[in-house]
Amino acid sequence: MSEEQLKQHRDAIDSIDARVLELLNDRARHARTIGEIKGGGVVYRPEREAQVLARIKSLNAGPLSDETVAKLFREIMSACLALERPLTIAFLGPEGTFSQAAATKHFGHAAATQACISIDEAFRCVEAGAADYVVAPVENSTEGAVGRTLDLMVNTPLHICGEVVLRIHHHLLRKGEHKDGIKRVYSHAQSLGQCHEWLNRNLPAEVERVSVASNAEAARLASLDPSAAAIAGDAAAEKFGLTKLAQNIEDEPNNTTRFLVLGREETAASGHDRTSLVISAPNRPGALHALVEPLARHHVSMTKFESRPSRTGLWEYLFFVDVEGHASEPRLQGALDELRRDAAFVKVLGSYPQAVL
Ligand SMILES: O=C(O)C(=O)C[C@]1(C(=O)O)C=C[C@@H](O)C=C1
Repeated sequence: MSEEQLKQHRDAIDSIDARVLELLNDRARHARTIGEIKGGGVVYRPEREAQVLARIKSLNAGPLSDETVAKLFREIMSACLALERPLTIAFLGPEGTFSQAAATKHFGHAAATQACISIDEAFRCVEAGAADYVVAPVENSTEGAVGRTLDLMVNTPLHICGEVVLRIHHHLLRKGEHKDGIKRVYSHAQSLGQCHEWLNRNLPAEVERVSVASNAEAARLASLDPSAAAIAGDAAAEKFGLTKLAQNIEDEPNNTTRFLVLGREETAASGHDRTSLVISAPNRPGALHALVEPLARHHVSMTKFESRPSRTGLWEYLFFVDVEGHASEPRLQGALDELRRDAAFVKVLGSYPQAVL
C-alpha cells in the first residue's frame, strides 16, 4: 500500500473519530438529562442496559463482532451512567480477584470497585448503603455451588438485579522464571479444585497445596515467598508482578463462573429475564415433586435446581431454583401463587435480565 493510500484512510479515520466523539458527547448529554429527570432516585437500570446491549448486537453488521460492539457499548453506558452518579460495587477482595473482573465486566470501568474481606462483608456493605451493588460468585462449572453466597441470599433484604458469566483461566504464577524449588502452592480452595488434575500431573506430590481466602491473596503471598507459587488469573499476576510458569491450567476447558449482582431495588422486566427463588418443602414423600409440578403446569422452564441444608439444625433442605421469565409475568405469577400456598417457605430472590455479554 502506498503512503498516499495510507494517508487517505487515516484522514478518513480522523474525520470519523471527530463525528464519533461528537455523537458520544451527544449521548452523554441525554444520559445526564435522564439523570436529572430521575431526580436523585435510582440511576442504574439493569433492564434498560440489557435492552441497549441486545439491540446493539442485533443491529451489528460487522466487521466488528457482536461481542466486541457489546463490550464497547458497555463502556459507553458505564461512562454515561457515571455522569448521572458514579456507582460503587462491593466484591470479595483483595484487588485482582475474579469477582472484581466480573464487577468490571458487568458495570464497565467507570464504576468504582470496593474490595471487602469476605462475601458476608460485601453483602453488609450494600445492605448498609456504603456501596451500591455487590457482585458475588454463585456457581462454577467445575466445582459447583458457592455455598456462602447461597446461604447469604436466604436472609438478605437485597434483590438480585443481574448475572455475570465469566470464563475463568488459571495460571501457575511465581516471582521469577523457575519451576524448581516450589514447596507450596497457594490458591482459593475452588481454584485448587479446578486445577486438581493438572497439579497431580505437573508438580511433585510433596508440594503442599494451601487454600487461602482468594486467588489475589494467593498471588500476594507468592510474591513475598520465593519457595511458593500461586494459582490465580491474569489480573492478580499483573497486580503482584508474577511470572506465568504455565498458562490456562484449569482441568475443564470451559471453566466458567456465574456471579450474581445484588442491590437494594427490584428490577423491571427487560423481556429476556430470569427469576431466582429459594423454596423449602416439608419433609414428606412427594413434597419435592409437589414443588416443581406447578412450574411445569404453568409452562415455566427451570434452568437450575440446587439443594442445600437449611442450617436450622434440622435435617431439612432449601432448594435454589432458577426459572426463565420475570416474576411480574402472569404465568410466573400463577406458579408462584401456588408455590406460596404449598411450600413451607418461598422467597423470590430477584428477577433480572439474563447476561448479554
Ligand atoms: O436510560 C437510562 O435510564 C439511562 O440512565 C441511560 C443509560 C445509558 O447510558 O443508556 C445509563 C444508565 C442506565 O443504567 C441505563 C441506561
